[in-house]
Amino acid sequence: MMSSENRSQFSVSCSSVSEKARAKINLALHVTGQRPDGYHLLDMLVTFADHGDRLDFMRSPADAFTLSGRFGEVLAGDGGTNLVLKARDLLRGAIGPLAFPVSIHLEKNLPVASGIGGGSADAAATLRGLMRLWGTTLSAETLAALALKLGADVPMCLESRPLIARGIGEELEPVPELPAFAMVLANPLKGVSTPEVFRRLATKNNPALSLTPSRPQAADWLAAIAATRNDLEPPARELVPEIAAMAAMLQARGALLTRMSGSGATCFGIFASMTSAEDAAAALHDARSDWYFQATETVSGGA
Ligand SMILES: C[C@](O)(CO)[C@H](O)COP(=O)(O)OP(=O)(O)OC[C@H]1O[C@@H](n2ccc(N)nc2=O)[C@H](O)[C@@H]1O
Ligand SMILES: Nc1ncnc2c1ncn2[C@@H]1O[C@H](COP(=O)(O)OP(=O)(O)OP(=O)(O)O)[C@@H](O)[C@H]1O
Repeated sequence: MMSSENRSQFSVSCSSVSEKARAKINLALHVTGQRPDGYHLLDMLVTFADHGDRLDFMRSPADAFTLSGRFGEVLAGDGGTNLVLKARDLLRGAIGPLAFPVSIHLEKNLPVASGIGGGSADAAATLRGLMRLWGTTLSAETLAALALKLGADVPMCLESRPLIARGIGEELEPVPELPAFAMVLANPLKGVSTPEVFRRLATKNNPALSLTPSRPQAADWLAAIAATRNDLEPPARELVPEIAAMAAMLQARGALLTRMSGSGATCFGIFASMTSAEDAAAALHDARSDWYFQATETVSGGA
């Protein structure tokens, strides 16, 4: 039985759907406090990349889950703990018996435990994809609560557009003025534990983000972002010395701004154009073929 508080609405379901799970980029992340349950209060400017994972959902006689992609192998032996399966089960619990068995394929292109929210983006894409496949929509509040249960980054990944996020990531405000950026993502393929980085924070009551999100030009936004921080970068740099090396490599290749995303270790460099970002990513790959470098454009707020 569907509970009335879920207020599901059913429409025509399809036999297969695909969803993109875009990498999440924390352009700024200020830690402004801590809740009694230990979670940290954050003030963030977030955007999303064109690059990401891909999920395919298909009606099937029984539930199934398969993986491919550069980083699929990393998650292959996780014994059913994948966030995609958690998202499937949570959504099925909310909508009831009309949620027929489904085969899900995850093409894992994003490095795991890397600060760009790959697992959260996959969970959000699963919620979006299965709502389409099962032909249902939940009320905005029910869906937001479900997403937050899966992780602090999942509500913003559901939106996958430029946002200011506050609280632990559940208070979302769109930033339609944010332009697209040409970007290179860099990761040394060393996973970072998010709780461990938070534990190492020296100060937890830093000033809130001060941005005026009405600046029309990319250069103005760059200057505004340069005046902000990622407060998780100093503790992450203690854990992963390669972060300093990656930031220096991105700068040497012409990045206008470099910073770490989330709890790391992925760093991003913003470039003047996609051509310069692609050239930089190719040169960086030649220098360190054992690391991950990806040129990508971020989505614009007006898109
Ligand atoms: C750092 C960010 O990536 C910024 O976007 C996110 O806040 C992390 O989001 P996430 O990976 O979805 O995190 P969760 O899976 O919800 O939390 C993992 C762990 O990180 C710590 N954590 C996370 C978020 C937060 N605001 N404060 C915390 O202290 C908690 O120990 C938590 O148990
Ligand atoms: N689909 C998935 N993709 C990636 N990691 C997953 C997935 N499902 C479960 N996980 C687990 O979740 C943990 C965090 O992985 P994820 O790649 O989302 O981290 P992250 O990029 O640091 O996220 P965030 O930026 O939200 O902190 C890993 O330890 C991983 O084993």
